Amino acid sequence: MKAGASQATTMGFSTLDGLVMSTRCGAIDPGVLLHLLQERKLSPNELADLLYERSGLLGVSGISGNMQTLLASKDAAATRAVDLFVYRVGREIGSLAAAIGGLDTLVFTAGIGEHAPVIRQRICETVGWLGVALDKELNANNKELASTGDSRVDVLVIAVDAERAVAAELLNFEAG
Ligand SMILES: Nc1ncnc2c1ncn2[C@@H]1O[C@H](COP(=O)(O)OP(=O)(O)O)[C@@H](O)[C@H]1O
Ligand SMILES: CC(=O)OP(=O)(O)O
Repeated sequence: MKAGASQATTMGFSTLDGLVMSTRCGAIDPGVLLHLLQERKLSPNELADLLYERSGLLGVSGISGNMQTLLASKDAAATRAVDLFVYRVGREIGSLAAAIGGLDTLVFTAGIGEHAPVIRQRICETVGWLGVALDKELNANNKELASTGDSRVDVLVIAVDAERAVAAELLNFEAG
């Protein structure tokens, strides 16, 4: 966001692009899709099911698409999926910061963003180079402002309200 307007997002034409998600793959080399269609002979429906329902954290871990379950597991495959998630979020934050010419606020929201302090902490460590400094105690207590006083970037934890945002956009659209 810049001056209140969205400048860039990780999702694209569909909800498959961008970050690795619970059961959706996120960004993937189109060559993989060609390989699955041409060499592995998947049908379009099978490919859609694989990409939407059986990929992401679930596909990588083979255990679950639920972050809470993965964090509670000692299985190396669960750790690999969590590590991938943190790595991908860190890369996307760097990319989005570049798109808007720098970062003054980082907002965590929704399922993982609001409820998984350990993931917030790990992500903030990976983007420390952008001037993000998290206060461990504020973060652990899910405080709305979770950065240290001298952090160059404010870190906020804000409850998602996607339905309200969608409704506001629709009202705007109707009015226009
Ligand atoms: N206390 C928690 N610790 C870790 N992960 C959590 C916790 N509570 C919810 N989550 C994770 O949030 C995700 C669900 O988020 P959800 O709100 O359904 O979707 P979204 O974030 O896409 O809106 C799941 O992966 C779930 O494990
Ligand atoms: C679009 C989107 O965020 O979907 P989900 O909440 O299922 O990840």
